[in-house]
Amino acid sequence: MITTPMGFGRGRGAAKAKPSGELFKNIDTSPGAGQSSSSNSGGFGGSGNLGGQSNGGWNGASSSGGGGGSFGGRGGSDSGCRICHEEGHFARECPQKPAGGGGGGSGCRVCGEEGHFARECPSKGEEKCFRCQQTGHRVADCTEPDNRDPNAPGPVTYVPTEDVSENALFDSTRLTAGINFKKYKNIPCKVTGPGSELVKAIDSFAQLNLGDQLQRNIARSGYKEPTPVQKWALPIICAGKDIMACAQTGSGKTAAFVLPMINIINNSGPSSSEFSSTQTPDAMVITPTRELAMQIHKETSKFAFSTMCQAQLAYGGAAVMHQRSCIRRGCNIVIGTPGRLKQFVNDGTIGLQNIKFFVLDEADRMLDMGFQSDIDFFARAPGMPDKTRRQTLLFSATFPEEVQQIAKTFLKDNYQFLTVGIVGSAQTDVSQQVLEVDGRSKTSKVKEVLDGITQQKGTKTLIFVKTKKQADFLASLLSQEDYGATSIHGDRQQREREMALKDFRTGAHPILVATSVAARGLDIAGVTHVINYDMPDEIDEYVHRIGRTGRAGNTGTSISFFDPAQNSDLARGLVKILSEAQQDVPSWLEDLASGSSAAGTGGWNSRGGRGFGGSDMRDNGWNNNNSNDAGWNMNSGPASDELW
Ligand SMILES: Nc1ncnc2c1ncn2[C@@H]1O[C@H](COP(=O)(O)OP(=O)(O)OP(=O)(O)O)[C@@H](O)[C@H]1O
Repeated sequence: MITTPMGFGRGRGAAKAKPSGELFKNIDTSPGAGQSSSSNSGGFGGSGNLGGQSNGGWNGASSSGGGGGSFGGRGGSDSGCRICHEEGHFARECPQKPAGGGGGGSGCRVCGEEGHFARECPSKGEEKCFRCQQTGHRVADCTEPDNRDPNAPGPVTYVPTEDVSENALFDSTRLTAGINFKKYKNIPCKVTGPGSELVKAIDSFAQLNLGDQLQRNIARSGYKEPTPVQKWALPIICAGKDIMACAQTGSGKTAAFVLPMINIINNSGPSSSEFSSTQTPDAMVITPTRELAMQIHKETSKFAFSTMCQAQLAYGGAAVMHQRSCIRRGCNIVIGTPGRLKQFVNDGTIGLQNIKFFVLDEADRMLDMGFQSDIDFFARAPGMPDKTRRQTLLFSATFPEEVQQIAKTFLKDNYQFLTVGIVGSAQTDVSQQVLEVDGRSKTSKVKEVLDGITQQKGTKTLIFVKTKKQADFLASLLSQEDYGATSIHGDRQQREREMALKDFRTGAHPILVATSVAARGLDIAGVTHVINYDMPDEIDEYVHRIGRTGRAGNTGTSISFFDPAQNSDLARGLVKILSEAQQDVPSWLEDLASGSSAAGTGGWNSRGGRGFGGSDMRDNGWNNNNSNDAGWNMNSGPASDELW
């Protein structure tokens, strides 16, 4: 069994960097001590093992501490129900449970979810028997045989404690523009597509007539002037056009699509009414990960603060009922991951008939093989306006041509292709180092590198590994050696994922070991270093990973362990990315790149056109009449008030 760092961190309430390793050393990791296990990540009753091992789902429902502890805490070898001491069920299902709940769990007695009492439950009056799921009786009176699979995962009951208060939204610990922010002005931009010659960039947010409250919220967010992607994308979207926008990581793409949506929704009057069982939002934003959905939700709620526009969330791993009741309170912009969004469309919680904006953040990821069928689902879902009757907005730092081909089918023919800098290139504010490290030396090397990093004060390091197991393993190992580490990956419960991220954000754990789940979009203040312990399979993924540092004009460092035996396919792509960002290219890597066959090049031949992300595939020559070259020609005149 691999002991996850979350087990000790949460169970003891530890929140210190180095000392957490101390705690880890002292904790009793024997079965029954209540730590979580990497293989024990199912939902309620997921492991079916009640014998004192932590079951995350159970803890999730019964202890605000999460992780380990609470189940084991009720008595080591006692594997039965806490109330009647019989095996085979949990306390909350116990036939002997006194009426009125109080079983000790923090979940509601009616629906089992956290975050409210039974008297406030939206499902009150529809109480279902836990065994047969019929209303009108309780499990104690059920006459049906108990055919439930004891190993089946139970319902997700976790209700995240997202703080969207005014103070939290305009949090002073947020990421602020860094010393190189002003340099953004020099980044060349280009718009292509029919009518693009008419697009005029804005110089200030005020030029957009965004309305007083939205303007105030922008100012309170510390945005003094728009970034290049905002300068060009905002007028394009406000003019009603579809867009495919490619700009470097950390360059402000979120506000580029969120601000015009809020403005247009506020101006036209939101379509969805409060307290309706089916909400018909004006906008749907789809992201590849839950944490990114939450982040965009927070950003949207911040900009929409005190306006008519309300944003709601829909992502997996958190209680359905909770999200549904939030959505029913009013939802103009729904932000989420494909699975839960689909569920809400299918069960009628969300109707798509009023969608004006269909947004894919990390669009190249959303349109690759993994998610494409989900996106197809939404585009063809009953009621969804076809592409000529909605605006489709696609944003990413990378846009391979093959993805553009697919994207085209979702966009109007006259969509605008916006590129900021070289398409698909890395952020130049990240100093990139590539070290030749073979597989066996990685562990000692990472400690050596971390020793150097942690000598500096206030660092935060994100370490990427290939597998979920490895993430747990490395985080545990580092914790044991007094590096304050935690982990995030797809096998962790949502509560644990969010806690790991929170601990990393606050610096309680200054090292986060992650799979690629954390590669895209996450905007965490103060990430100084990214380590690629394992290289990603794709060069585009490398660009996104290292982009977790060096954001909004701040500087950062990436250190990549390149194992020639494993990663030679990436050599040419990496050399290109390093060169484009004016970074030193190690001679051994250059040799490897020039020697590697043209066929097996992850990211070289697979990317057509100019630059790795490809150019606008409608315009590989970069010189047709439908292009607005203002950005490439730095002497071109300033933007006028005229948006179109
Ligand atoms: N005009 C601005 N002025 C100051 N800060 C800004 C501005 N626009 C965005 N930011 C800040 O820059 C950071 C990065 O923005 P954002 O997360 O939108 O980047 P992104 O381009 O979407 O990155 P990624 O490609 O990694 O998803 C955020 O902290 C955001 O608040």
